[in-house]
Amino acid sequence: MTIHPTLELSGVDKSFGPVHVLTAVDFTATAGEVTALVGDNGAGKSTLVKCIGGIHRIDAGQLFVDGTPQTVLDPREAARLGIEIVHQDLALCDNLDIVQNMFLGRERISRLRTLDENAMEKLARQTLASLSVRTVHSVRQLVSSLSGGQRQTVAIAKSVLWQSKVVVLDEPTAALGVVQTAQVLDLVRRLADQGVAVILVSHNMNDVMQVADSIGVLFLGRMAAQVRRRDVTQTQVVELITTGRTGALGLPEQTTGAVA
Ligand SMILES: Nc1ncnc2c1ncn2[C@@H]1O[C@H](COP(=O)(O)OP(=O)(O)OP(=O)(O)O)[C@@H](O)[C@H]1O
Repeated sequence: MTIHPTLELSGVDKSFGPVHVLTAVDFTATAGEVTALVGDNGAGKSTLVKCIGGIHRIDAGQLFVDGTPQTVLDPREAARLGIEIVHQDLALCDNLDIVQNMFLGRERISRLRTLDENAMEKLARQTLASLSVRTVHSVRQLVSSLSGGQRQTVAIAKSVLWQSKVVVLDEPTAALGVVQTAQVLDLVRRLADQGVAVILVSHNMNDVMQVADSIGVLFLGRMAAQVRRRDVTQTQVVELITTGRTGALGLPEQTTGAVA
């Protein structure tokens, strides 16, 4: 039996008018792993993430989920396929509590046709517990009262609650201090350990080297290489990011796509 990556992009092109932003991009994300997506400012990371999440439509190439080619027309379609993007701004509602945020738009209705608060509260608590989250005291806390790390936790737990297959985390530690960064990285690992294919978009090489299993490096809209983290040093990754040259890794120049 062939085991497919959970998400695979093959030969993806994306232009905005005359501007070629992504060219022939290959990228894979596997269940149970953290796949980092790195690259300098303007390399095309956000554009690639938006293509994965159905915000942009790709011009050419293909996207596969569990080996099946898919056309991701819009974010709703992406969600249906199990793809969840956790954006930097997190899109949480400050005036709602944790349970309300986790179930927003997908509320449970009781047999009496009212909101099934008990069931939602129980599921929210179970989900946080499954991720060993101990930093949140009450699931009835308003999101406005949470720290940056706790907000990130709620956003990640939401993707677990909705059984996402692929979760893209966009700079999850960018606004966090040392302790909260460590907690969120732990959570990222646990998310992968639950069988999710986690894609971590990050500029922080310490985070990437600490938590990633695989690293895809975009350089000027091309995938310079996707490598196993254990096969590379941080210096080599930084060199790939800044030069796009794979020679330093002992790989042929212009290698693209996944390196198993
Ligand atoms: N809607 C758009 N129209 C035209 N050009 C765009 C559009 N969106 C992105 N670009 C261009 O595509 C290139 C890649 O941008 P993108 O935001 O994907 O990079 P990035 O790697 O996420 O950068 P950063 O790390 O700075 O967020 C940039 O040159 C940007 O100006």
